[in-house]
Amino acid sequence: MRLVVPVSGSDPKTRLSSVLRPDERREFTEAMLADVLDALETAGHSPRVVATAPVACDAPVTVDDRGLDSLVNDLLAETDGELAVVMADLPLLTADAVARLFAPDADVVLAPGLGGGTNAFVSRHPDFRVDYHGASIRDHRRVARDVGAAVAEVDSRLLATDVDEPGDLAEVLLHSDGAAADWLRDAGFELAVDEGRVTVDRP
Ligand SMILES: Nc1nc2c(ncn2[C@@H]2O[C@H](COP(=O)(O)OP(=O)(O)OP(=O)(O)O)[C@@H](O)[C@H]2O)c(=O)[nH]1
Ligand SMILES: C[C@H](OP(=O)(O)O)C(=O)O
Repeated sequence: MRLVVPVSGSDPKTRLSSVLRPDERREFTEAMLADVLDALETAGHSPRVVATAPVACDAPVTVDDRGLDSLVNDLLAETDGELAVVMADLPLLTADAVARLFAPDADVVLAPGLGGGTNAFVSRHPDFRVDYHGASIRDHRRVARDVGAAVAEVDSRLLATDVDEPGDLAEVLLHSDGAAADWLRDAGFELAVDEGRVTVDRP
């Protein structure tokens, strides 16, 4: 089984530009990556990182500037057997959530992300392919159906919570004590709870 974690190391998390400088976005990306790798390795897996530019982490890294769809579809085409792809921006991920991704006996297992993305998948079908971005979970359900794959989905908040927008940072401080949460606290971020609204402040 091949398990790959793709990372945009070049100019990551541009949707966080309003709250993080470019160097901070790279550091935060590496902190989230550390949390993802920790969960995968604790679950007994040996992930490989494929990054568009060098990133610091405790796993083997291949630098490859292919776009996400090209990279993952090439991996699918060349993998004989099971391929899993887990995104690098899932700081709430735990070993138990990882186990749930691999548990279903299906040709394709999809982990939907908040906002309609696809935060992780496992493919055991030779013809499954990806089409990321733009509510990709809908595309991946369709592709799996069109190739006749038996599909399962994992309903997991810990797998579904990817950090894209500034509003997502509150989830990290609310629910994690990992590297990404530590990085945010060290950078001066704190939760701001105002009646029903929970946001983050950086005084
Ligand atoms: N290897 C590789 N990984 C990518 C690429 N684009 C995105 N990723 C990774 O795929 C995951 C989901 O992508 P996004 O949420 O769009 O991440 P991003 O591109 O850093 O964020 P934005 O700049 O805000 O779109 C993240 O873990 C990214 O690091 C790519 O072209 N190549
Ligand atoms: C890669 C992409 O991430 P998003 O832009 O949805 O966070 C997706 O999951 O399709």
